[in-house]
Amino acid sequence: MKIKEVEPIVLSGKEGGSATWASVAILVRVVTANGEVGYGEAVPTARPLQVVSAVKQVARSYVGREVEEVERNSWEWHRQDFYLARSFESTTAASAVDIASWDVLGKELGAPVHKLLGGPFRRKVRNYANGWYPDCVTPEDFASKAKEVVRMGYTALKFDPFGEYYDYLDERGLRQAVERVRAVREAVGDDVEILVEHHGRFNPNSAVMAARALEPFNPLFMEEPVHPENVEGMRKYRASTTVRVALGERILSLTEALDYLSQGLVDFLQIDLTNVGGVTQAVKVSHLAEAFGVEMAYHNAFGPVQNAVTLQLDAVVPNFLVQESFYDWFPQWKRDLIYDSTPVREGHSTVPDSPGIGVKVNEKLVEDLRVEPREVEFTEEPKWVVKGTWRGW
Ligand SMILES: O=C(O)C(=O)C[C@H](O)[C@H](O)CO
Ligand SMILES: [Mg+2]
Repeated sequence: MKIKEVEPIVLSGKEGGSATWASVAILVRVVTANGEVGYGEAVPTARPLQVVSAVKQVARSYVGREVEEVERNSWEWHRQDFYLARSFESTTAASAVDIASWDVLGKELGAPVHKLLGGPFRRKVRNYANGWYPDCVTPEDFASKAKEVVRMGYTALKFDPFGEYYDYLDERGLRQAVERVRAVREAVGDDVEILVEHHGRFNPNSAVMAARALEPFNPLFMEEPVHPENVEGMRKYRASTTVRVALGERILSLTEALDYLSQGLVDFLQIDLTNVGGVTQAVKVSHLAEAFGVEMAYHNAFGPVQNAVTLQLDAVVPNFLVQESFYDWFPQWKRDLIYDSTPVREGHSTVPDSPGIGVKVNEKLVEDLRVEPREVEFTEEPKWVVKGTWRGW
């Protein structure tokens, strides 16, 4: 069926999220000539204005094409765009249109995306909690919030213990990170997994110092320890540490994923369906990772459409580790957007069997929450951290 319309829709509710990026969502709606509607989602954090205009540009390649031809349509955009894998805006826009196309495809065939990909390997997906620690600064702050997360049934949680440090960690910064992680480990006990987020912000020497200081607390993995473009730095980190590494949320293509996999730089791959090329490319990367013995732990920090389609991938890949979830820390309007149909229970999500990405989008709420995209205001605390954590004590 031909694609008639591709529309970016920026949403924001009165209630903010646990981070600036979490207070906005960028949906993409695809409508076909016979009126079928599918939804995708793009990355809201960086340059929302440019992302919205990139969706409008991508639309010019997709409108008029057969929505079912997801691979061909993805290839056609790659042929036209010339800079695709070097442009975050272009890849997140193309990713969102691809996700919406798979949503339409599933609805047309009356099947959830996981069935289109070979059927479920699992129907329940283990989640780790993120977004649970706004305004946490002291070790006590982190410990008390971590206990709440465990009481909710989660058996794994991620947090960034590095406060306001960037590039370089001094002794104070290292000590504060150690005290925060120690407090969380003591609060949750040895059976709950701790995942250490670095947000890709340290030079290799500081990242190595952090690995050696935090390894005694047995983190499941160290996420993005060095700047993501610093492949040499990752080599140095791997040669100097014995911790497990997770990265990938900022990988924009299959070939970029191969760079990390072929050099043995990653243990758990965290690609994000909203910027790696949607379902079409994420499936390829996941299969490539399987060949390298690397497990998937998809990045999933934005909205309910991303969360839904990511669960469809979680359901099918054999090499799956654990799924990031902000779901219980979304602003309520994000859960309402999909009729709260993918709740986390005892730290697990049940994979939906409804057609397409498995959830129905509340179209009235979409219209109620629609806003004009605007530039991101820069403050001392960067937009990519959980609010109120960019400081020490
Ligand atoms: O969820 C994660 O792993 C993050 O790193 C959250 C980031 O701040 C977010 O993706 C920024 O867009
Ligand atoms: Mg991250």
